[in-house]
Amino acid sequence: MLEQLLIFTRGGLILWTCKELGNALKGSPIDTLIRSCLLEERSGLASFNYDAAGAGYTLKWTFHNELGLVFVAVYQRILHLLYVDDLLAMVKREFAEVYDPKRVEYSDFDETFRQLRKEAEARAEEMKKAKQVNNKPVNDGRKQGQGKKVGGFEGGNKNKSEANGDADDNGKNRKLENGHSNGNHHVVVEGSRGTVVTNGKENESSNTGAFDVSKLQKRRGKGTKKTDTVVSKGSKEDPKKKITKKNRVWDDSPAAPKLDFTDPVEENGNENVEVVAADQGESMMDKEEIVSSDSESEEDEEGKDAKPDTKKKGWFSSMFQSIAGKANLEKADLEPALKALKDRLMTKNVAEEIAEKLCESVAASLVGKKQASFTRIFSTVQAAMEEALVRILTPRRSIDILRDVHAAKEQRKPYVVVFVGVNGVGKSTNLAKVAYWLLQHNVSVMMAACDTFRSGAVEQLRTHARRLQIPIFEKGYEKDPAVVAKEAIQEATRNGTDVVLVDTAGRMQDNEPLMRALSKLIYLNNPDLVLFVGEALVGNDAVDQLSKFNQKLADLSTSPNPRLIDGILLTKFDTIDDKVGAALSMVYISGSPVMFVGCGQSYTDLKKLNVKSIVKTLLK
Ligand SMILES: Nc1nc2c(ncn2[C@@H]2O[C@H](COP(=O)(O)OP(=O)(O)OP(=O)(O)O)[C@@H](O)[C@H]2O)c(=O)[nH]1
Repeated sequence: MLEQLLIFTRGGLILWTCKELGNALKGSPIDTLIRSCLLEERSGLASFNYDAAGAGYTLKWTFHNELGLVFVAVYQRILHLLYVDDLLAMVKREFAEVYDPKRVEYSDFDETFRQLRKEAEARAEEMKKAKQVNNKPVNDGRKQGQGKKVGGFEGGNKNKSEANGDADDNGKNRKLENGHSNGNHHVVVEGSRGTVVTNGKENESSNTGAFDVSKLQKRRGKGTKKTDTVVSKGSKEDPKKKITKKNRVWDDSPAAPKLDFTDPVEENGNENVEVVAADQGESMMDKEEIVSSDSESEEDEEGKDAKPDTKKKGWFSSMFQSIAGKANLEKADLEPALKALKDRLMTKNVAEEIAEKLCESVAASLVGKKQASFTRIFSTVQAAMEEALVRILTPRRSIDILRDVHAAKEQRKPYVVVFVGVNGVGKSTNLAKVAYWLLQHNVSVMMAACDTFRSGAVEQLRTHARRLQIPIFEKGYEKDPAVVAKEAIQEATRNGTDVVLVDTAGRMQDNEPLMRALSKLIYLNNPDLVLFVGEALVGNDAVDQLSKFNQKLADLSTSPNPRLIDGILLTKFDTIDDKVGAALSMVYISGSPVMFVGCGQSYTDLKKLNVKSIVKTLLK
């Protein structure tokens, strides 16, 4: 089975991987391929075997030079998949059609790939069947790839040349129609009567996959030893190519030294590569200049501020250096990914301003940073964003209320919590939930009815108190809430109640008289916790609410050290599906942690925020 197929740019940005196939590759075959093969100018190999971590993978690849794209297929070596080269060529062709340098997401390619894979598998299957059928009557070693069976060779060559055209078009894009693709399919079937032809075809096209680098390597043009037997077979089948090879002139050409990119020591160790390259035949040579000029222009492009030793490297060396940790990330590299993340955060109800600021911050943390390894930029940005979100949402100080309650108790003081927020967000209801939670922890509680403004508020709280069977301190309406709270705390101190929960009137953040009253209540009573109750439903308004509450508490306080909001109780979490952005917006804007989450209308519907799951949801 195919283990994975990846499409990435020369900059190391993985544009697409097959989700269906999953991400569970053993070890790091792609890293190893790049470091041990492509960076080492061994791209001309037919394939690369990866055996670390007990993997047993074979990797095959092809390049789209003009677009700067690399296509790599990974499969279990034991399976001898026949369709991989075919599939890679088709994927390259189809992906080139949809590729846009500004895009980072290609999930729409999933379906195309599924289709291409089916086609390639079907072709391979037919090829296998045809082979079986043809082998029966013929059963003749000569006909199994000795080159006399013209149809077989025509088919094989035709297929190869199309694969070549496809693989090495360098963006000159010899587009094959869909129908043509099917035609090609028949040619392959006809041309694959013998196993050797099939093998030859397979390996030739895999070399074709690494076409351009092979040509570079061929320019080294020295070795002729063959250790890759399958490739040797392929080369034997086409004597014409050998004739052409004899006419090579590039060994002495002035361009040759320029293209000899590897260290002499390494070159000695790379005989196989040279052999494979030399065996590519004339079609390789035809394109040599294109590759040379490509490589030069690439180097020119990249080499403006490159060091001299970098310039000496080949196209693929410089190409993959960026992946292998030599390239610094630039803002422009990050922008598409940041934009995608910003949009994603906003769809989760994160206030736009916060999403924007977060992206700026993530960009600042990444610009100039080296890519540590072969990593998709989107993943790098997402990982940085994930870290930032976890950092933001993780409380910077202890929010262990029970421990603080016990500490206050030891000082013979009640622990006082004031619930504040705009109208109707669920202050009273969630105050009652907190009371219930404290009761569950054997903490004695008293409610203080300090919403002396809205009619019905005292009765509402009384109902909760009665249900929960806890005392309530109330003085009716039109009393100064700050004074009512003070008296409640005095009462709790007298009778040894552990916690006083102070309900306050809902108020709009711009209502200055009510904000002044709240500031007074807080200043006069110096509560242990000022809890902002906010709805999880809010989007951009979350920022306005919280920033103004804090601003007013600071501006309107008579204290030189005004108390601000200490924590957040996020209500109606049960109604928001995955739009959990308010949690982030509120924490970001206030710097205060989410201490409780209300997720229903019963007393038990109070939870702690799970930072990991919120972050996961935000980035999903
Ligand atoms: N679904 C859901 N509804 C909630 C939640 N918390 C509160 N509510 C509902 O929200 C409505 C308003 O709740 P209240 O507790 O009266 O809100 P308040 O903030 O005290 O209201 P004011 O005193 O007018 O400011 C009620 O119908 C509650 O049942 C919650 O977590 N989930």
